[in-house]
Amino acid sequence: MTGTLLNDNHSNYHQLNHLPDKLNHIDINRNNNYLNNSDHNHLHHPHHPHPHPNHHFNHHQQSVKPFDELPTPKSYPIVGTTLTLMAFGGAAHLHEYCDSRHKELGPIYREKLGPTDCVFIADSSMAQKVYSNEGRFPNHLVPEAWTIYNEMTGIKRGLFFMNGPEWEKRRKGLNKVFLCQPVISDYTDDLNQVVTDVIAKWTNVVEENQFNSSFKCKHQQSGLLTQLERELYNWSIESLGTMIFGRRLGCVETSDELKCKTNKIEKVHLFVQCVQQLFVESAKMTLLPARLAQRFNLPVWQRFMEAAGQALTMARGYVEENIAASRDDPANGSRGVLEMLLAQPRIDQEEVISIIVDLFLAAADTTSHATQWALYLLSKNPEYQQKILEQVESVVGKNGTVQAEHLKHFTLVKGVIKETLRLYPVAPFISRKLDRDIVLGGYQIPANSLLAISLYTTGRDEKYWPEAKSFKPERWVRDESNRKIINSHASLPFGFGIRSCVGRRVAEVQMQFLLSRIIQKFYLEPGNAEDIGIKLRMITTPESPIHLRLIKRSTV
Ligand code: HEM
Repeated sequence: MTGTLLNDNHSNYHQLNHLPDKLNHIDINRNNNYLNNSDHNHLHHPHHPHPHPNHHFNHHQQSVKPFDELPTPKSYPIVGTTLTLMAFGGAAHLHEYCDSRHKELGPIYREKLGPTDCVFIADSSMAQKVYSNEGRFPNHLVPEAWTIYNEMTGIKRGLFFMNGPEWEKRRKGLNKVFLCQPVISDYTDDLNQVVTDVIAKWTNVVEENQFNSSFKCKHQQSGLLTQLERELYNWSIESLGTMIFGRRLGCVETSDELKCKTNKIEKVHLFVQCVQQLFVESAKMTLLPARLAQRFNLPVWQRFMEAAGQALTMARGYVEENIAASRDDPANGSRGVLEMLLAQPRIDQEEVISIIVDLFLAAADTTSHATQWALYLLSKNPEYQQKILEQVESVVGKNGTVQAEHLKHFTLVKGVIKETLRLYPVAPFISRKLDRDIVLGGYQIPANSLLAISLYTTGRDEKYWPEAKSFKPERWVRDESNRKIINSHASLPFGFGIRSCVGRRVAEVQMQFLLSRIIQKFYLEPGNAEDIGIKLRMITTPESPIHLRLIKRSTV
C-alpha cells in the first residue's frame, strides 16, 4: 500500500523547532478566528483584569450562559456523585464514566469528582479553542498527591512539574534535543539496534516456550510471549537510556555473556514495579483529597510515599551511575544527549538529573503501553499484519533490513499507531488551567477553571470517526481512495501546542521500528481467550495481562 499520512500535526509546529513532516496546512493557526460563533465571545471576568486580546463584543454576547448553568450531573449531599462513579468501577473506569456523562449531558459539562471540580470537554472545536488560549506558559493539573510529595520532600522535579518562565526555559532546551529531527536522526540506528535485540530475545523466548511445551499442551503454549508488558518496559527504558547516555544499559539482554556482565535487569524490573505501583496509588487518590490521606497517613498515602520514594531514588541512582559511566568512557558517553542537556545555559547537574529522572518516568509507561495496545490490536486484526508486511517488503524487499530512511514509507504502520492511540489514548484526559476567561460551547468559563479534554470520548465518537469502534488504520492514510481530511483535534494522544509531549518523536520512531520489524519477523495471534478491557492507572492500561502468540514467519 502506498500513500501519505494524514494529520501528522498534533504538535504546534509553529512553535517547535525543526520538526520534519510539516503537514500543518490543514491545521489551526492559533491566532486565527476559526471557531463557531458562540465561541468567539470573550467576556471580561471580574477576577481577571486582562481580557484576551481577541476580546470583542458582538451580538452573540447575550447568548453566553454563566458558568453556573453548565450541565452538571445529579449529585447527593456529602457523597456527591461518588457512588455513581463507584458503580462504574471507580477511578480505574473514569474514562467510561465520563464517556457516559458526555452522552447524558453533552460535549461540555461540569462535575466535582472527589476534591476536584472539573469541566469536561468532548468536542474538537472546543479543544481547539482551549489550546489556542493556553498562553505562553500553559498550565496543566499535577495530581495533588504529587504536589504534596514534592513539597514534603523538597525534591526538585522535571519538566512536567515546572511552570511559567522556568518551564519555558527548560522546555525550549529539551525541544532542541527531543523534537529536533537532525538530533533524532543521530540516534535512529541505536533505537533500531535495540529493536534488533528485542527481536532476538523474543525469538529465544518463544522458541524456549515451544520446546518446554512440546510434552505438555503444545497448542496452548507454543510461541506464547506472556511477559509482554515487562518486555516492552525494558525496550522503552533501554531505548531512552541509549539515547540519553549514548551507551547500552543492558535492560534487553541479548546473550548470556551480556546477562553475566550486568545485574541491571533486576534493578530495572524493580524500578518498573515501583513506577507501576506509583501510578496505581496516585490513581486511587483521584477521588480522595490527597491532603486528607496524607494528614491521616492512610495506607494509600503510605504506599504512594513508599513507591514514589523508591522509584525516584532508583531512577536517580540509575541516572547518576550512567552519568558517571559516560564520563569515565568519554569516547562512548559523548554520543548521548546528556552532554547537550548539561550544556544548557544556567543548568547544574542536579537539575539535569531531575529532568532525566522524570523523562524516564514519562517515557517508560507511555510508549510501552501504546505499543502493547498496538500489538494487541494487530493480533486481533491479522489482515493488517498482511498489509503491513506487503508495505514493508515493497520498501525493503523480502527479508530486507529496515533502516531509518525506510520509515517515512511505512504509512500503514504510522496509521496503526494513530489508530491505536485514537482508541486507547495513553492519557485519556488532557488537562489545562487557562490564565484567561473564555467561552466554551456557549458557556462563560472563568480563568483558572480546571478543564479536561476527554480524549477517550472524542476518539470513539461517530461524529468524527465513521465506524468509530472499529480498528481501521487506513483511515489515516491518504491515497487515491481516501482524500478525506481528518478532524485533527478529535484525537490528540500527544496533546497539542507548546506543552504537548516532548517525547513524541522519539516514541514514534521507536514504535515504527518495533512494529514494522515484529510484523516482518512474526505472525501475531492473540494469546488471551477474552477481549481485554481498559483499566486506568493514571494511564490507559490493560485490565488483565495481554499475552501474544508469536509464530515465526518462515514457519507460517
Ligand atoms: C506513545 C508514547 C507517549 C504518549 C502517548 C505521550 C503522551 C503525552 C501527553 C498526552 C502529554 C501531555 C500533553 C499536553 O498536556 O498537551 C505528554 C507530556 C509529556 N511527555 Fe509524553 N507521551 C509519550 C511518550 C513520551 C516519551 C518517550 C517521553 C520522554 C522522552 C515523554 C515525555 C513527556 C514529558 C516530559 C511531558 C511533559 C511536557 C511538558 O510539561 O512540557 N513522553 N505526553
